[in-house]
Amino acid sequence: MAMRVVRVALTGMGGIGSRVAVALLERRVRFSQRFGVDVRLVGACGSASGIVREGGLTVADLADRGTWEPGMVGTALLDRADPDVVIDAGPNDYETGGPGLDHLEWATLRGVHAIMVSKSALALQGERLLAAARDSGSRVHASGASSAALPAVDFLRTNLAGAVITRVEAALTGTSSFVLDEVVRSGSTLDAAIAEATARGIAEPDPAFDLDGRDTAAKLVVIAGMALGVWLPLDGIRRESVRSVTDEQVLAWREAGAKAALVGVLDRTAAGYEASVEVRAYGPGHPYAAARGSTKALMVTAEGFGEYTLVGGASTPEATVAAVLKDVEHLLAGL
Ligand SMILES: NC(=O)C1=CN([C@@H]2O[C@H](COP(=O)(O)OP(=O)(O)OC[C@H]3O[C@@H](n4cnc5c(N)ncnc54)[C@H](OP(=O)(O)O)[C@@H]3O)[C@@H](O)[C@H]2O)C=CC1
Ligand SMILES: N[C@@H](CC=O)C(=O)O
Repeated sequence: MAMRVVRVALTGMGGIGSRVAVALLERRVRFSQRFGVDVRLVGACGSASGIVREGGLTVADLADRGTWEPGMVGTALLDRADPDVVIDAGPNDYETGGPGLDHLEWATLRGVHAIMVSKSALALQGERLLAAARDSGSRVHASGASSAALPAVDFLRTNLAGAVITRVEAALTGTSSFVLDEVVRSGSTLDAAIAEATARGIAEPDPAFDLDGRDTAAKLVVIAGMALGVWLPLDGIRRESVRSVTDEQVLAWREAGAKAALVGVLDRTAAGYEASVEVRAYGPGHPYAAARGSTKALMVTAEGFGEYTLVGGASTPEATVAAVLKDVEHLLAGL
């Protein structure tokens, strides 16, 4: 009997998208053995051109952008590729939602499943888009959009299903953790640390989004929305910046052996959930204190369950790809 074909289209072929594309091709044998499906990457596009191949793209197709069709992007690419799953790894735009908004809308109106790596569509319009997904039967996974290799949504939604979450405090932006670590522990300048985060492929195209808490706030919105069903207005989240840290604070944290991080905080109050982004320092003895570089952390308090600290999921392009593939596996397991 022929295997069921699962058609995948990938929008956004930059540092993350191009790696995801290759990783999907490399996992095809595993997908067929584990899930009994033939996963084909049938379409891919960047900002200006795209390619659709009914039988599935090859590594050579991905590498040779000269063969891609100009203008074959966005919903035109999706219409032509007719995918069962859309993976969006395009840019963020916190005013418009970015191209990912059109792509997620296209998917959720058609019962097509989606895996979001970009954040701004869900951060701005997540409630509406997930309602559309529920109506059409499309499933949306967003590890990449929420904290990548730190499995925040999965942990809250699956492992703590049904729990009343009273507090979440989470270092969700690897770049901010990395920069603070470099400045506090290694004595780097802020500019040198930012340049290194960019060179490692983890900073946003404009690192201000990492440093000034926009990235953390967006991830917090996606986590609260997808795991707790609470959609917070992104612009209502008070944000502190890594750039507000003083030399005195740096010295004090260094002497105390503390780990500084920009964290998203979600507190359950009588009036509902309150969210903020704050710079915090964790002294020796705290489970997060020994973490280095872009390592993230999720601290959760849940009624009945107690407290958890999950440390890991350092931001690297490879870790983000691994998180996207996890989402693919979750989708395939449920097909
Ligand atoms: N880097 C990381 O560690 C992580 C990144 N993310 C998120 O993943 C996304 C991609 O990040 P990254 O790969 O690093 O960024 P890049 O800037 O390397 O890649 C962005 C890609 O999006 C493409 N693009 C721009 N506009 C469109 C459009 N309208 N339609 C389709 N594609 C478009 C660009 O195309 P072109 O090539 O033509 O310029 C480019 O290839 C971002 O949203 C980021 O926040 C999430 C988790 C971790
Ligand atoms: N800029 C982000 C990348 C992924 O979301 C980070 O530093 O974690």
